[in-house]
Formats: sequence, C-alpha cells, structure tokens
Amino acid sequence: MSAQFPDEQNDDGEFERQEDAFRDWVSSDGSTAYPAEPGRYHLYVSLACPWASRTVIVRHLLGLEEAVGCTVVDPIRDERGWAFRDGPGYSHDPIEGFSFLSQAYTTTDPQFQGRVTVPVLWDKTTRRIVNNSEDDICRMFAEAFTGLVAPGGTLPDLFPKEIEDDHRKLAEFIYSRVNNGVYRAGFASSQRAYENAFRILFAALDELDTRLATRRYLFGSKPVEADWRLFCTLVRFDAVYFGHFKCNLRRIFDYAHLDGYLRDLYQLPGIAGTVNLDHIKRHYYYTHDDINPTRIVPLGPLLDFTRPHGREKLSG
Ligand SMILES: N[C@@H](CCC(=O)N[C@@H](CS)C(=O)NCC(=O)O)C(=O)O
Repeated sequence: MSAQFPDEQNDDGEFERQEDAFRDWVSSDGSTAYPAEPGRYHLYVSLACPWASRTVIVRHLLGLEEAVGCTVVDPIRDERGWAFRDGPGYSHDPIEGFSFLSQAYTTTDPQFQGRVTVPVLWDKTTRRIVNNSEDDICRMFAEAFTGLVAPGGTLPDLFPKEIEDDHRKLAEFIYSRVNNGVYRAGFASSQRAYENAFRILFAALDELDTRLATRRYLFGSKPVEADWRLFCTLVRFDAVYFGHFKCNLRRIFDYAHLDGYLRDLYQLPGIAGTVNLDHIKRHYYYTHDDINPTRIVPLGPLLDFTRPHGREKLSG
C-alpha cells in the first residue's frame, strides 16, 4: 500500500512533514537582503491549504492587501503540482507568467528536489522565493511590513509581547496536535500511527474546548495569531478532516465551545472572504487519490458559519 507522500513516512507508518526550504527574511531596518517595500513581494497561495490560508488572513488583518499582491492556484493538484489556471477564485500568474508553482522553486534553486508547497512569498525584484514557511511569513507581515500600511485604523496586535512565551507554547501545541495532527491521522499508513494521531488530536481539541469555555478567544478578548492558526484547521474540519482524514470522533459542530468560537472568528470582518469551501473540498478529495481513489467529492455536509455565535458575553 502506498502513502500519500512516501518520502515523508517513517518506518512506523507515521507522517513526518518535510522542513520548509526557504527561510530568508524581509526586514524594515536594512538588516537583511530583502527590504520591506510596497509592491515588491507577492504571495502565491492555495485557498484550500490551511497553512497558506493563515498568511492570507494575516495579510488581510494587517491591511497589507495593497502592499503585497496575491495569486491563488488551481485547487486541483495533479502529479505536476500546483498550477496557475483561470477558474472560479483562482487565476493565471500575472507576475511571472508561471504555469506551475514548481517554476518558482526551480527559478530560485535549480537543484530543488523537495515537495513544492504553498504558501510562497516571492520577491519580484530578485525573482526568487524569499520564504515558504507560513509561520515566518505571518511573523514578517507583523514585524517588517506594518510600515507599509496606509495610515488609518488601528491594526490588531497578533503577537502581543506580554504573552510571548505562553503564546509560543500554545501555538506549538496547536501546530503539532491540531494543524499537523489532522494530517498525521489522514496520512498515517499504519493503524497504530493513525490511532495514535487520532487520540492526540481529540485530546487537544477537548483541552482547547475547555479553555474556550470561559474566554472568548484563546488569550482573552482579542484574537491573536494562535487563534487564526486554530481557525484554519477548525473551518476545514467538518467538511474534510472528519471524513477524508478519518478524524471522526466528533465534529467541531458537536463541541460546546469550539463550534461558536469558529463562527465568531469566521464572522469577523473580511474573514469569510478568505474561506473557500469549494476549493477546500475539491482539493482534498480530488488530489489525495491514495486516500480517495474514486475522487468523488462529497456534496455535504450542510455548514452555516453565519449563525449567531453568542460569544460576545465572554469578554476576556
Ligand atoms: N509550510 C508548511 C507546509 C505547507 C504545505 O504542506 N502545504 C501543502 C498544501 S496544504 C502543499 O502545498 N502541499 C503540496 C502537495 O500537496 O503536494 C509547513 O511547514 O507546515
């Protein structure tokens, strides 16, 4: 039996995600080769992808839509990898005219051998990938790019200094057990690896549900980066991870607090526009043909993220 990404499986059938290949840094103080300049950098993303979606959300929250362009790939990925085509919610590449995202990787490094992933932060000036780690890109947007925003409203503080350590720990917990946890269940190639990932995932969701019983967001009254990290998995959960990745102990809909929390975040200004359930469902069910060989995309479930969430009363 073959695994979805055979090079990223260990002998116990566990999915071990590859490291991000490009980790250069954009700065606003001249300390790196990539200065923050409006219009210079471009994001290549898939709206199906939870990692890429986080960069799209952070770009929106920090008001960077004018300063940093963005192109969405076709959600259907075949053996040639992510492709630029015109379709509903995705388009050809207006920057370099690439047909495939792999061209951005080989233009940057002709020897690149790894798996081509989104998101990519592309530098139009040097014509290379600066960074393909969503954590780094979100951090750079918050640290180096904020000077590029037109003066006006106040920007959210997504990485508050006063909770730095606890925030980092919780973000790591969410990454390993929830964001990557669903992949560890879905891409497991042994029963034992699947069951182990499944248990860790649902124990983490139970813990987060309890945490959110008394606080509106993970750290109180305002969402921070970790909330958006969690959101990107929760919003895909009932439509994809529950069935396709066999994460089916409970739906998010069944949780007393995570359910309203998900809707609360979804209903914040501009967020619904970053969520494309058509791209999400078609990508996972069609692209992972080791898991879903018929490539049939389910029609359900019915999801309504616009229902009242009732969490305003939890102020902190
Ligand atoms: N950079 C992310 C991973 C990004 C990633 O894996 N993106 C997926 C989409 S969700 C991708 O591009 N996969 C390429 C493929 O499916 O071949 C991380 O380190 O966790």
